[in-house]
Amino acid sequence: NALENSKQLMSLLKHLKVQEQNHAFWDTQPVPKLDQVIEKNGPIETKTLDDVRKEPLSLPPQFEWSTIDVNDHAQLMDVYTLLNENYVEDDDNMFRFDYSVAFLKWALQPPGYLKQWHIGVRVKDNKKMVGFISAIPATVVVDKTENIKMVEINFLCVHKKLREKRLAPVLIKEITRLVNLENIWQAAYTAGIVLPKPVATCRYYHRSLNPKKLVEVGFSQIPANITMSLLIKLHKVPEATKHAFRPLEKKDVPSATLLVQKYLSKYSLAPTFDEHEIWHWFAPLKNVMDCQVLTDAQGNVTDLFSFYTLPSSIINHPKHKNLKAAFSFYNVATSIPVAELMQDALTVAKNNEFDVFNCLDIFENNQFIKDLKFAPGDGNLQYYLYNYSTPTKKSADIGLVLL
Ligand SMILES: CCCCCCCCCCCCCC(=O)SCCNC(=O)CCNC(=O)[C@H](O)C(C)(C)COP(=O)(O)OP(=O)(O)OC[C@H]1O[C@@H](n2cnc3c(N)ncnc32)[C@H](O)[C@@H]1OP(=O)(O)O
Ligand SMILES: CNCCCN(C)c1ncc(F)c(N2CC(C(=O)NCc3cnc4ccccn34)C2)n1
Repeated sequence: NALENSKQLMSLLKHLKVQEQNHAFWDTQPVPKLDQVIEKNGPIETKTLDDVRKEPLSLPPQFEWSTIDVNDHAQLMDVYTLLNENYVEDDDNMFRFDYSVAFLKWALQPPGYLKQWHIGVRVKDNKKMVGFISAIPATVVVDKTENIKMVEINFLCVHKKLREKRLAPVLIKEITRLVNLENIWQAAYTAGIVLPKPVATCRYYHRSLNPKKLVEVGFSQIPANITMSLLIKLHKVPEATKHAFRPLEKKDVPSATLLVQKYLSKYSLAPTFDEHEIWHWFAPLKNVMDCQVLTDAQGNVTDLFSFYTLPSSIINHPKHKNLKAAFSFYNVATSIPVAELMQDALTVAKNNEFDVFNCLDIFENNQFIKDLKFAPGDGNLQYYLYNYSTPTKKSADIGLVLL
């Protein structure tokens, strides 16, 4: 048990290292400390509009703030290019997310969006975009009781050449200021890194749909002593769905809204969606959003699956330039088992040329992850709330998906 002891020692040291970290920026923010134990729910600080700075945070002299109008194609292209070249990569720098232009427009313009919450940083001389952060409005329910008007923060990005110059805290403080000016004091966000203080730590799972390509690009390894042809056979999915799924239509929105609302109310961290939001987030949109439903004899939606399209650039690969990934969004099964719902989602994804289908271990996803041959990924996704204390949640308590 020497091995056991050393393992325990290693995990203790890791834990201490995390505790030891000093967060020069985050320790000044209304978020719980990493070693804080939280008993009850509530805002961490309360401020009024009088406390909010009226003028923008100051940037280093060579940069300027630039509110991005995502209806202006040139400005939207600037955001696309900044993220395509500088956004999230895996730990081995083999892949980088390639959120599409259509995806970004969809993600940034839900009902009630504000264009002043799409914040860019440009170099004064040549107007090159070197930084971005966004907020969109959302109502989030915490522990099934508190309905909180919040924002969801996403697409924080600083150009690779300007990293570790403390620009991120300036972007975060500026978006906080502009959200506070609208009398909103809480936010939800996710990240692949540990910060003060995760509400939940979730894991990614991947279901190979094109195992040959995934092995070729290094996304997955071929397991020892099995051949590629056997690997392909093991990952075959039915060519047709088992159930009569069809794309969501506008006429489905009233019943789909009731179905999704009822389902999400079971979770300890979940959004509420009104009919406008349901149509925005779930309306099928090519290369962005797939959503299919089953209905009963009265035409009411009884089952729904949805996934979003998030390709990754494959960095410096001779043969493959992109990985086409589907990310599970919101899924509700009431007339069929959830494993059959998701099996049909895999079939639709495979038929649409996706290479991999990703999901987190949130919702009741653990009920199908094994049976449908998902494999655990190397990435964790940490969920956070800004200016709101709540006891840590298990992944299965989470009912919120950020893009
Ligand atoms: C009420 C309204 C409130 C609204 C705001 C709510 C909060 C929103 C919070 C944002 C939610 C974003 C959600 C998403 O979009 S998650 C995706 C984030 N984007 C990427 O990972 C893309 C690639 N990376 C980059 O572009 C840069 O590395 C970024 C911009 C991420 C950091 O730039 P850089 O590497 O050049 O570092 P720095 O010297 O400027 O700054 C260092 C400080 O920044 C802290 N840091 C590093 N990464 C993150 C991160 N992902 N969330 C929060 N904080 C982060 C770090 O702990 C340190 O603080 P402290 O440890 O010393 O204290
Ligand atoms: C704020 N928004 C959070 C969502 C951003 N999302 C989707 C994200 N944040 C951190 C991750 F760890 C992650 N993972 C999906 C899993 C995965 O697919 N890993 C292999 C891989 C393929 N391509 C890439 C690109 C970047 C990172 C890993 N990649 C890990 N996803």
